[in-house]
Amino acid sequence: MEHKAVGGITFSIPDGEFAAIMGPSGSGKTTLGQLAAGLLMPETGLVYVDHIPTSSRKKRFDISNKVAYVSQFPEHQLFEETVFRDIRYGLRRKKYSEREITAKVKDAMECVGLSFEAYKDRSPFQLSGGEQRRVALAGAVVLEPKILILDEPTAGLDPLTRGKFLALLTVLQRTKHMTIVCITHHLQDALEYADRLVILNNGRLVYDLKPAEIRCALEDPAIALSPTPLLRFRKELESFFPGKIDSELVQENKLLAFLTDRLMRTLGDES
Ligand SMILES: Nc1ncnc2c1ncn2[C@@H]1O[C@H](COP(=O)(O)OP(=O)(O)OP(=O)(O)O)[C@@H](O)[C@H]1O
Repeated sequence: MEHKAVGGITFSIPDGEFAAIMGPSGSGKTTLGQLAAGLLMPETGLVYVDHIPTSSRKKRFDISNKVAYVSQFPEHQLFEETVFRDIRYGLRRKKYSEREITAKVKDAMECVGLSFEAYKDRSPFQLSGGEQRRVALAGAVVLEPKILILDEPTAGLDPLTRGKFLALLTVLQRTKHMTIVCITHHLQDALEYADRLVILNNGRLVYDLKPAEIRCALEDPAIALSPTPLLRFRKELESFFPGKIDSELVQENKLLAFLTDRLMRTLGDES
């Protein structure tokens, strides 16, 4: 029987947006990411990257200059003997001097929090999973793509490194105006960092919403999204402050600011 990984999906991501692609295992996230990167061709329909159809053979080089893809298994993307050589690999077709290449690799490494001196001569195969992810990301960032597509970039990272990595993506989005497409299973990460959540189920796009609109997806039994501790806490708060919990309060810092404000007012009333 023919199996379609994804189908009937129509959507676009504007320049400079951070979109999180979510959905249960096997729902088609990786397939969608690879279609968007031009690594897979759709059997039917069209995928455009910056107005260029990925099916255009003539423009394949242009597309590869615009998009960088970091796979779910960064260790599969690393193959050179040293971190430096691995990161500079994508620059080989560009006409940069050795000095320019070194400066760009150094910038990219620092951008992902890897010290140039400490890591440049190390073998990528002797690094931890988190370090390998950062090397793969530096290899993508060094190309200065307009669009960065990452497949579960924080899988296997400890919470601190995960937070730093996602914060780094938002820095790239803001400072370099990069469009970020991040496939993730972490709902709270998506709520914290993404501008928009695209949720797939069984190869179909079932929700395309802003973080503040997450409630309707959570209430849908057809998709397996479980509320995060923060969202459960928010629900509890709604019973204490009926009608006062803004739908925007899905990020930790906003919720804490709300609680601090309430606490200060209560303390003010008591004194
Ligand atoms: N090369 C392939 N050949 C045949 N079927 C495939 C292939 N790659 C993926 N599939 C199928 O397509 C569907 C979507 O797979 P995909 O890897 O896109 O899912 P996913 O949402 O990224 O899953 P996960 O969260 O587990 O990584 C799955 O049912 C999978 O078995």
